[in-house]
Amino acid sequence: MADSNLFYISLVLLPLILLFLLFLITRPRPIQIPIKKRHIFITGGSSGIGLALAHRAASEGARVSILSRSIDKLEEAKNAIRHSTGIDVAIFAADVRDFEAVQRAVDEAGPIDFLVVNQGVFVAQELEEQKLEEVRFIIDVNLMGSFNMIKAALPGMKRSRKDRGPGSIALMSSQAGQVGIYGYTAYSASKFGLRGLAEALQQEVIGDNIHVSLVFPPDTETPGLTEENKRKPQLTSIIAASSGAMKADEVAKKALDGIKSGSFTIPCNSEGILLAIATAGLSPQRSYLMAFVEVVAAGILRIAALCFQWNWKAFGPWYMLNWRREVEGQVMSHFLLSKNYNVGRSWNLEALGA
Ligand SMILES: NC(=O)C1=CN([C@@H]2O[C@H](COP(=O)(O)OP(=O)(O)OC[C@H]3O[C@@H](n4cnc5c(N)ncnc54)[C@H](OP(=O)(O)O)[C@@H]3O)[C@@H](O)[C@H]2O)C=CC1
Ligand SMILES: CCCCCCCCCCCCCCCC(=O)[C@@H](N)CO
Repeated sequence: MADSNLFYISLVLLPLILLFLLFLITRPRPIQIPIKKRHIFITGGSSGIGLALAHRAASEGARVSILSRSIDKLEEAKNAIRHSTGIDVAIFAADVRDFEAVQRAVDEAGPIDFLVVNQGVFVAQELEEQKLEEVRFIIDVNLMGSFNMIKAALPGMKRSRKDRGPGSIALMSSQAGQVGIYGYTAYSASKFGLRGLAEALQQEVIGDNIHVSLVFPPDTETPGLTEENKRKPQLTSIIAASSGAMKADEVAKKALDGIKSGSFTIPCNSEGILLAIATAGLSPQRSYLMAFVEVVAAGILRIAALCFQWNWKAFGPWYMLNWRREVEGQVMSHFLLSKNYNVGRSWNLEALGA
């Protein structure tokens, strides 16, 4: 009797002790970064997620600047935001790959409180098919472009912190920046790169009261996604679909809320929360409640992650049998394809060379 009482007491007590311990050790502490009347500078703000963010920030009373290449798209975005909010945003035409152009835009825009590095290009293709030129383009825009942007904005952001309170640098990653996905060698590499940049940068700028965030959206309905879908390996689409799709405005809302609360990791949907917990690694965590979930769920999610390897079939025996074998005139490329589209269940062993 006494034994079972002890059991039940410790069942409650142990989690409470863990919770209290995590409350003591999680750093940095929670904050709120006010956005009203403050300056938010959004790259890739003329389309998709960036445009939705610009809309939201404007309607929450921020001063908004957007930067991208095409002046026509910028003008269009400016008009759309004026139409729906009555507010004028500042527009800057520059390619993030051109440091001088970016620096000029930043200087002209004035002190930045929130920098959202959101521009991005994505072309899904197997590495073997993809031209190196395209790989370089993706890395240049998504990763080097982000360095250019941050290098140009950081000195001014640091200088103005004393007068203007906490600041934020947010980077738009992707769930493909938490887990490598078939067809995304270049894209995933560029987005994983942002994570290393963000983790290191957070340590360098926390003393200046600048808070770094990484946003991890799933597939999001944007002009960019429509374009990407025109030539996307079927497998890439199938795997991405396991995390569903969101609207640009839903992602913008999650992103802005996360940025304002100084969250380092910002997931956007429920699969994203699982991914964030499974890949928490050594990233900062302000919330002791989330830290608790991370600690408690780590083992179970590792098992789930290992099961995903089977599903994505990268290493199972199905892979050995099916991978790119000519089967009854079709190229059998993937277990997922055979499962979802019901091809190749009855393959011809002769064709497999058995
Ligand atoms: N849509 C999705 O499924 C997902 C998107 N993401 C990420 O979200 C971000 C935004 O994506 P999304 O809204 O879909 O993209 P869109 O293609 O709809 O918009 C991209 C924006 O970036 C700008 N841009 C592109 N290249 C450059 C450049 N070299 N210099 C400056 N600006 C540039 C574009 O304007 P212009 O062409 O005129 O330069 C445009 O404003 C990207 O980083 C993307 O990787 C993450 C997960 C999912
Ligand atoms: C252990 C728990 C696992 C939880 C489920 C994992 C599901 C992973 C799906 C990843 C989807 C990646 C979409 C990238 C979208 C994107 O960035 C492109 N559209 C280009 O913009």
